[in-house]
Amino acid sequence: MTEVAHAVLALGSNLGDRWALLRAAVRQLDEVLGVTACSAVYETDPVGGPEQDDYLNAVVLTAPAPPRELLAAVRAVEERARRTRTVRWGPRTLDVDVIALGAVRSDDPEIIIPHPRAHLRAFVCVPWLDVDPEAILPGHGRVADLVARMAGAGELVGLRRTSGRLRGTDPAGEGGASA
Ligand SMILES: Nc1ncnc2c1ncn2[C@@H]1O[C@H](COP(=O)(O)OP(=O)(O)OP(=O)(O)O)[C@@H](O)[C@H]1O
Ligand SMILES: Nc1nc2c(c(=O)[nH]1)N=C(CO)CN2
Repeated sequence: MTEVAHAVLALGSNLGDRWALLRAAVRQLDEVLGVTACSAVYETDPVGGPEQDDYLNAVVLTAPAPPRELLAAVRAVEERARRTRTVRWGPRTLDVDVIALGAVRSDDPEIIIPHPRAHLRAFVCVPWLDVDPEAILPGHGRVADLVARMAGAGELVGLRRTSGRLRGTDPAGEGGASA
């Protein structure tokens, strides 16, 4: 794994105390994998699924790890958020997806890397650019180009960048004081 700089994980929450859930997830991911960067937090209109509340979305970079270890880490964090999954693309306390791992590809259905829908999701690509402006999504090219195309297609209107921060050491914004 030495040639891989980092793993890219996308976080989303639209049920319960979204800020607390995301902050707890970042703390836990930091303990297990080591979080090296956190994007801004975006409030986003739900994409797909049933009618549901707006999400908070963010992207973090962690130290690289084998795909199965990344999957175990994200599942453990989701489990601690007592995630319930009843409806596909339906509301959830916490969703953590593995988006990319450098040029590594995994076709294991339990952990597909790169994430097969990442290139379609402004709520993934926009925060990813915050933490890595030069990011490449294998098979789809520069994330900056994907975001430019999304902007041209009017797909960024459902994203609102907040001033809140995910880590305790960062200044608290509209998300309130950090734990
Ligand atoms: N890159 C990946 N990151 C996270 N889970 C993945 C990945 N690839 C495959 N999976 C598998 O997908 C399964 C379903 O994941 P989940 O319920 O989070 O999907 P979803 O969030 O509803 O939809 P989407 O996959 O479109 O984000 C998980 O059990 C997991 O094993
Ligand atoms: N805005 C937004 N919409 C979604 C999200 C999400 O994280 N944010 N996650 C989904 C399933 O992974 C489905 N739809």
